[in-house]
Amino acid sequence: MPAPGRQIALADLDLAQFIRAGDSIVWGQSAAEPLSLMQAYVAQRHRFARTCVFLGIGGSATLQPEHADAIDMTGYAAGGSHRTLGMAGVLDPVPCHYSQIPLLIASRSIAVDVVFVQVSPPNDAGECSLGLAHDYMAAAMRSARCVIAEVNVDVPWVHGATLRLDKVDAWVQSDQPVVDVPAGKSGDAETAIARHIASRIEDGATLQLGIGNLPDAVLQALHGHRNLGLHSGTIGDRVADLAEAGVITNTHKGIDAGVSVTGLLMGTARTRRWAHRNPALRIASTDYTHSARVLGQINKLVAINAAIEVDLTGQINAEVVAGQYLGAVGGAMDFLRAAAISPGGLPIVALPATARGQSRIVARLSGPVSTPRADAGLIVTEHGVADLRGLSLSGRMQAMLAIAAPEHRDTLSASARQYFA
Ligand SMILES: CC(=O)SCCNC(=O)CCNC(=O)[C@H](O)C(C)(C)COP(=O)(O)OP(=O)(O)OC[C@H]1O[C@@H](n2cnc3c(N)ncnc32)[C@H](O)[C@@H]1OP(=O)(O)O
Repeated sequence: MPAPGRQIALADLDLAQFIRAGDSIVWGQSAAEPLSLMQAYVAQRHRFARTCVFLGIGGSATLQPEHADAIDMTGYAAGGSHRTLGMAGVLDPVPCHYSQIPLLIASRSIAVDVVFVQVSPPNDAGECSLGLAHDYMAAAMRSARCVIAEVNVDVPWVHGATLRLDKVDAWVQSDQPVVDVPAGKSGDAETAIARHIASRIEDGATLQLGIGNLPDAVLQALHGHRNLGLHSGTIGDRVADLAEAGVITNTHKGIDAGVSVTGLLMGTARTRRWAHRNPALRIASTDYTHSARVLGQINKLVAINAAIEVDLTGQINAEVVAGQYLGAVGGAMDFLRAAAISPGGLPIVALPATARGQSRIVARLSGPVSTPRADAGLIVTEHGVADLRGLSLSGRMQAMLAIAAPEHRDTLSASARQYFA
């Protein structure tokens, strides 16, 4: 292996110097994807076949289903660009709570041999910032035999974890634009859902935001609020908007006074500009962002996560649509549980009442239970809010029917009698 810390020109990058057959590889998720290293890995994959990857949310379309000819693909999610892998059936998902991933990596229940990490250029002290993703990258780097860094001038220097280039096995300089993740688009349903949720959120609450269009719609509805806090697994442009508008101040959070905390930044240049050297923002590891011990110290924690479908008793599927894996267990339950016991907190799962003409409020789930009904709190559709906390099964069914799309209620009600009589 080359001497530690050596810079390698991309044209000379021979990954067979670092990767062995059978290795398991991890890289930064979403906007933190080190594009040049990924492209080299995919192009050279037959030289060290077979290797295995543990995937997070996809950033670029570099990894494609046909690359399963040399790569075994596992991961905790089929989000972002990795949806195509889930839909093609080449991704073998690992159902686990997001909070568990660092522990699973440390114990090698999830093996990590090689890490590709994208970092900012070094500061005057020679420290690069992990920039757009801390999450489980620190755990992965601790466990790996080999770490290769990709330095990109586009990556902001974000307070939190740092990495010195003399500590990695090799590094490359990339001039490719960082992956952009634009904010989600809101239709009528998302806008109505966002209004319902915003009306329940009190000033001074601390927000956690899940993945998909809905969290972004909610953020847009919060511009009239004051002194909100932010502690989340991921954030993007809409959080940057609220922070710069002075709505997010983190003054009432209970921990990390004045500082927004996240594991990932999934945004565009707008987020990267806001994040760069911003003392009011910190990226943190999953051990911190999703830890029950940490979340238990947050006041008025409002967890806002999306779902594929919810049954009439509150069981939540966030993983599978029509037999295809396109979601995750993710951090939803970590945050829902914490929000349920946070004084003034709200455990929220939101979803449009229909998709492709089908009701997403269902009598029986068509996929797995990602979050059990005992952990369901407020379920929100464009038709209203079903607060399931403390409700009996029959009470839950009534509340859930009231937020289903009106055209599906009779059928659902008949099925409910059949299944739950
Ligand atoms: C890093 C961290 O912070 S972890 C914390 C948060 N993480 C989690 O909660 C993990 C689990 N959650 C997720 O993965 C996502 O939030 C999801 C999958 C539940 C929702 O993601 P979204 O992108 O909002 O999904 P969306 O509602 O658009 O559905 C995806 C597609 O399936 C379709 N679909 C969804 N539900 C159904 C359904 N019940 N029947 C038929 N089709 C459906 C939608 O129409 C859409 O299709 P399209 O892309 O052709 O329009």
